[in-house]
Amino acid sequence: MRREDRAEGSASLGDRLLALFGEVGTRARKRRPGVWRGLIGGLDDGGILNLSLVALLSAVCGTTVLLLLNAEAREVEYHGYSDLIAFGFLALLVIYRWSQNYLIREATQAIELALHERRLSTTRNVLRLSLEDVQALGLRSVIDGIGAHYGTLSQTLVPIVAGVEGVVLLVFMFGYLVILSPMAAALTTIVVAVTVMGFLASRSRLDEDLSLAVRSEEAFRDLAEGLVRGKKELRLNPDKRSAFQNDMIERSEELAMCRSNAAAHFASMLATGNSASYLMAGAVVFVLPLITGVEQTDISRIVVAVIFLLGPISSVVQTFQQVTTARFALAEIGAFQDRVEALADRHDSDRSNGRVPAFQELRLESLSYSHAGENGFSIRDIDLQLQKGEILFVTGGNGSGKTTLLRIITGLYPRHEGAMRLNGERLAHYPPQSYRNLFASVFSDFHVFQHPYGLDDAGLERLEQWLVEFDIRHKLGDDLGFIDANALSTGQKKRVGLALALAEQRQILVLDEWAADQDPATRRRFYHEILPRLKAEGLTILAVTHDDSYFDCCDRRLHMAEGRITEDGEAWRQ
Ligand SMILES: Nc1ncnc2c1ncn2[C@@H]1O[C@H](COP(=O)(O)OP(=O)(O)OP(=O)(O)O)[C@@H](O)[C@H]1O
Repeated sequence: MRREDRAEGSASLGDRLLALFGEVGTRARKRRPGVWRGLIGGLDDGGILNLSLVALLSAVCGTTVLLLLNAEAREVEYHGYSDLIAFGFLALLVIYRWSQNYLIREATQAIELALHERRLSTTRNVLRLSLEDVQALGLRSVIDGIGAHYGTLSQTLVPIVAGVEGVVLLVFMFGYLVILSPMAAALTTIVVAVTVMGFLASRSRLDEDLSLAVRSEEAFRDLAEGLVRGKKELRLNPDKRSAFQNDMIERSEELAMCRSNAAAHFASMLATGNSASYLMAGAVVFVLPLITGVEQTDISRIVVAVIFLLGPISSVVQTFQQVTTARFALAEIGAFQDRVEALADRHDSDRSNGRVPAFQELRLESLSYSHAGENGFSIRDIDLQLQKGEILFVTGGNGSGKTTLLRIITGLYPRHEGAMRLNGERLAHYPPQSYRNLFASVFSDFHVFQHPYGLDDAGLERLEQWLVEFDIRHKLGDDLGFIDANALSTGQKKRVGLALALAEQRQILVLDEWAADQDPATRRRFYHEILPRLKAEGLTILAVTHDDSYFDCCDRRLHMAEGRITEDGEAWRQ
């Protein structure tokens, strides 16, 4: 069997196993089978049947080990030591250990593979989303939706599979107890039934506690992030530091309270489970002789059988806790998956990845866009043209809408009204990837990835040349395959950002206040040498700038105020 086929088989087995303890999202529910169809489907493709057989083997061996113990005790009492039973005991123990190990390993591997597929599909969908959608989702929900919740779920897998195996073992051992003494089995059933009913009744409270703990943890993580990002401000200002510390203390107390409530619930379930186990043994020793005429030697064997039930019962009790945690994490994963899938569906028709049109002209006609929110900022009635090979500056005060305009022009935000035409052809509401392929950018909140993704060897050579040109090559390691941007100053990072953008060799370069953090000499060189050189090479440049002493370095300048291009704002270079 090919590796991919095996992986696919394991992933679908994992999906079916996951379906046994929780659905993953409403969209997933439409496609994936429910618990019973999941089981039957699993039997069809042999995966669950295989695991069930091994679980049965494990339970049979575990129960027979108990049977042999009682048999050897009886032999010693009446006929003397039996080598055969001792050998059988050891052999079964070895098979029991192997089958338990196999079951847990195979089941957790299959589930991990299924989770990997799910995480991959969600990550692909997040990569398809527009900038607007990712901003609406928020950083925290993306990190949790493809990271933290999966980690929580993974931690529960081994105890859950062990618990399921414990249930099968319990059934077999219980069968043995019925044969030994139906009355002892009845007493045990009553104790177990009451305990399980108690567990089920307290599960909704436990779900609530867990949910509160997760929300409180999220709030605390936000503060922890502020602790690092705002370190300078906190270090300089003791009042700010102490108010922040108080807030952290309050949140931490809240978190501790939520967690200890959940832990108290778990502890009470665990203690009840353990006490119930002893109660079962007590019922056999103290109550059984009162209601039946059972012999002393039988009592001993029954007690041994009941004591053997304690191990699997304890692992089943712990499984209750793990299943609650797993169901919660699965629900969060499913909700995020649904949200992202619904958003990604809107971009489904875009299959234009590789194509790049030859840029001649871009026109914006009566274009408007509003940010989300009740008093969301709007840019309106934007009419502009951008011609191949020109340098266009966009100027204006803080918050006048320059960056928003650049994001619409580059296709990162969809326009809300008006039209955009590329080389005379009207663009879709969400411009396709082929259109976005025209642009390379350095926005003011740009990100330098650790690896120069998307650059081939020729691209890396161009990157090297531009880094030398911007006098920043010496700050990076010999291997440009790894870039540590944390070791760079703000201005240096921007030089690396521009070198990366230019190495992409796109037709339009978009810069958002690139020169703002550069020293005067570099700024002069940028406006007087670099920009004219790029223009001469055929690049079109669209740049937001506040550098009024270099306003003459463009072909055309647009001035923005309160989301509009002002009437006297369009200045042509003489
Ligand atoms: N993601 C967003 N959600 C809601 N409002 C936003 C968002 N991004 C920007 N805004 C709002 O839009 C307005 C214009 O922002 P924009 O970043 O376009 O201004 P700008 O002209 O580039 O300003 P600056 O010169 O300060 O960079 C601001 O009032 C800002 O609060």
